[in-house]
Amino acid sequence: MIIRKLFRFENAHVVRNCSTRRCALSLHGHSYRVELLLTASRLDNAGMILDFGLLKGAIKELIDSWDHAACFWDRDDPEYIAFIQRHSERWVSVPVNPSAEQFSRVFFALVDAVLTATEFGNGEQGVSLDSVIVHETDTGYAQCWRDDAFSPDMGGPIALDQIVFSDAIREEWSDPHLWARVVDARKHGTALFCHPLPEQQVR
Ligand SMILES: Nc1nc2c(c(=O)[nH]1)N=C([C@H](O)[C@H](O)COP(=O)(O)OP(=O)(O)OP(=O)(O)O)CN2
Repeated sequence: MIIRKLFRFENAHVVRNCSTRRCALSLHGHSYRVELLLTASRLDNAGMILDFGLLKGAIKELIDSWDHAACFWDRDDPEYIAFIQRHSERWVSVPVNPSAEQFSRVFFALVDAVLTATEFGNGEQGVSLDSVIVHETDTGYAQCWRDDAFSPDMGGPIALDQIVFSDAIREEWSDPHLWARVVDARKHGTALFCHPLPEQQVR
């Protein structure tokens, strides 16, 4: 079975080397919608794959980091990067050209890192991220499955430690070191988040 949770944010970018001139050479924005599709073959104590509410902690906070921000490829022209950093306090630097396709790979890697660093305590079993859909417009989206997220033909695994959030974004997090901790947990295979059983259970 698959469950789906939708997140939204507004973000600006330029997608270099793109065939469309408007897209390649002009800063422009999109109202993004990101769908997370999670799969499991068993249900938890509440008859769920995973409580939607549990996706509204670190995962929501990290996806919301893209909201009202400018995103740039870290290999873009240094003058352009410096301009964005000077004039927009919310920015995200990514190690890939920020197309819908690469965004779907970035969000797959990001969400997968949080989920694998989370211990669930309500009988959830074998929950995994099936795919991530990034809608750039009402008419265009990209969907990333696990193979795509790590595919050498698409640039290899996303280097999580090369996703950089500006200070203004990090200051809004419940923990300003949230992303560094997720990256570290991913690297060492350690648990970072824990969702214990609710205190009041219906027996
Ligand atoms: N495969 C992709 N194609 C394009 C991407 C992309 O990420 N992946 N991105 C762009 C631009 O960012 C562009 O702003 C969006 O393109 P498009 O869908 O053509 O946008 P419109 O607003 O013109 O959409 P309509 O609904 O067709 O009016 C370009 N291509």
